[in-house]
Amino acid sequence: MTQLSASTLASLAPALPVPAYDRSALAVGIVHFGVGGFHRAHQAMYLDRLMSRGQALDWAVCGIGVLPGDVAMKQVMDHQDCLYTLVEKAPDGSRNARVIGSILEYLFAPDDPEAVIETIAAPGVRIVSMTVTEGGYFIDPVTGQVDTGNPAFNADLVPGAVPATVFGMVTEALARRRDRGLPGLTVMSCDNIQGNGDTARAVFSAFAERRNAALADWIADNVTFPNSMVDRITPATTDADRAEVSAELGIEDAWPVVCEDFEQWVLEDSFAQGRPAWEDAGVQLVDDVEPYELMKLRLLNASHQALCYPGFLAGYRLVHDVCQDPAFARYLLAYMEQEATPTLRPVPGVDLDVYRHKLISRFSNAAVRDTVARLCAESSDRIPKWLVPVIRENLAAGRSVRYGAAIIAAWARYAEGTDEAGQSIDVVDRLRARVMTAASQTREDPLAFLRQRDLFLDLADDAAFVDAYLDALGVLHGPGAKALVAELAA
Ligand SMILES: NC(=O)c1ccc[n+]([C@@H]2O[C@H](COP(=O)([O-])OP(=O)(O)OC[C@H]3O[C@@H](n4cnc5c(N)ncnc54)[C@H](O)[C@@H]3O)[C@@H](O)[C@H]2O)c1
Ligand SMILES: O=P(O)(O)OC[C@@H](O)[C@@H](O)[C@H](O)[C@H](O)CO
Repeated sequence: MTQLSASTLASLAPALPVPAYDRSALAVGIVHFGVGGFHRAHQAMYLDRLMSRGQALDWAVCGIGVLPGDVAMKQVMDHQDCLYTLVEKAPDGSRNARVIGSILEYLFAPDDPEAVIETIAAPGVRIVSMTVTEGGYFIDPVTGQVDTGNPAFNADLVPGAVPATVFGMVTEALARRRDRGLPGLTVMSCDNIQGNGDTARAVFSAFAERRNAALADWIADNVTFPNSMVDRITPATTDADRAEVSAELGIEDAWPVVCEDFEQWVLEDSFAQGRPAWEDAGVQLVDDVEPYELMKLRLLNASHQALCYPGFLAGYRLVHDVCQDPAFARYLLAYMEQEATPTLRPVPGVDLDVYRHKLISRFSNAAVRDTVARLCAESSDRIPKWLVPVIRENLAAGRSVRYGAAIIAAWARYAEGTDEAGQSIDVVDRLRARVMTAASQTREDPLAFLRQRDLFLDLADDAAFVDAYLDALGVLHGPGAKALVAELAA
């Protein structure tokens, strides 16, 4: 067994593809916040692909961990010289593994925020990218407005405070760049948020305005915020993944990444200080990302929400098991066709029917072993962003909201905290206590869950929506989730 590190790389090849480029000649050009599974399966993989062709050698990544839990990633990255194994798994069971070398450094911000700020302020850094989850943006999930009352946001605005958030650290670095006569840079959000670049711009602007109006003006003139659509299903790494990498590849890797073989990245070409030649690695550079974002968030991510709550209640724990149930597959296709697709704009070069069916086949990929629990987490950050807009658009146009109402009812039933076999559910949500309390009231007061107006706005006042919601909740409280899915699949 070989421990993965820079000194053992050569011994792993050719059995396992490893970086053939000279990592000691790389220079950091990108600082990335939120080095989780997705960044390592997606952006870092695209960069590694370019580096393997001799390109983008001055665009290596310095990863940053901000939350206390990121100390685990820091330890692994230090131990493995930031190297890790990426295992892409196809539905037919075939797999493609290689060692990724595009991340060059990793800093744990709580240990040394000053080092993070100075790294971003360095002249060679031209992009700050981020995958800090939908909840990481200080944005009210329903109104889309910046939540300027957030304590962490305000703590970073206290004069003399050492910044602890992404927004505080990057803004301080931008202030130093301005004061040193250095150019601005690009802030590239890669989170699953519609208008992710616009959202990042709104939060940075709100933060900078409160700090210093002249700095806010400088940021407006010198920093760009491209929107993007990012796609690759990447479950959290499990011990079984570690054991498989060790048994099949003969290496000790404390944090490999396993993902599907599909990849997509559609990106607005708006970079303040240049960019890697992403297009040479398969990225689609476009003028308007919105049609792609809407397609992905409302078909893929909202379908994940559609499948996870009834799937979990019915006893499924793996996503492919849910999607290999023909009734669930028909229900998902019906949601996509009847309620999501009418809200989309034409998507250049995409046949939406092919896209929808491809999603069912991606969800059915048994090799990836994506968990239903992963999709059920942080619903309060997901449903308002991905599904509520679809429902509201359909209501405004007088179209059906039967599926949208059923998905919210299934979340309510899930948040009651026990599945249909009586097993308790670990509800993972930043609003856990409140959503569980509201859900527990629905048997006596069926609209209790829906009256959480910060999540659902005025849906509780809409008669058409309420009718569909109560119908679905009644089935969930009676014959159960499979009966509801069968009804909606018919
Ligand atoms: N996993 C996927 O299939 C997938 C696919 C497309 C897009 N994404 C996007 O990437 C995001 C991350 O997914 P992942 O699978 O890498 O998750 P992950 O849990 O592996 O990593 C998330 C990272 O974000 C950091 N983070 C969370 N909240 C933060 C905050 N408030 N401030 C700073 N850092 C914060 C965490 O510390 C961690 O490093 C998703 O939320 C989504 O927006 C994920
Ligand atoms: O990671 P999140 O929180 O954005 O959402 C959960 C999943 O829907 C998501 O991770 C998908 O797997 C991903 O968006 C596929 O590209």
